[in-house]
Amino acid sequence: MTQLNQQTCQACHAEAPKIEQSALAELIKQIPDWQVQVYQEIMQLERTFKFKNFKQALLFTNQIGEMAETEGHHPALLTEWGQVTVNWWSHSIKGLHQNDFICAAKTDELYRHLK
Ligand SMILES: C[C@H](O)[C@H](O)[C@H]1CNC2=NC(N)=NC(=O)C2=N1
Repeated sequence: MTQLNQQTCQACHAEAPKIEQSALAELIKQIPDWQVQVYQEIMQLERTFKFKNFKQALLFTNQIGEMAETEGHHPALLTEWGQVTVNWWSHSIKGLHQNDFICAAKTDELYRHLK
């Protein structure tokens, strides 16, 4: 399988398939620092990234924003002093799509480079 961070997001529509439970277990192995959370019955990928101050957290937030615009797939971002919490899910299918795993892997990649 091609590594997630080498893939690009595909246009997602309401009829696009959600990730199967079996596939989820395999995909999560590639992004072990992410947790699957359910908010209002919608499965999401969530990770909190740590920084030494607000400025670094904001820089990272903006880098994720650039990547999201390139991919055409957008996260929820909570920027605080010393940390950024990122949530990925697909609004159109109200759940997890391959795109979310790709973007989570790309978020990890951005963090590795910033550190
Ligand atoms: C038209 C546009 O591509 C769509 O509205 C995209 C934008 N970004 C998106 N981001 C996320 N996370 N889920 C979506 O369903 C979604 N849809």
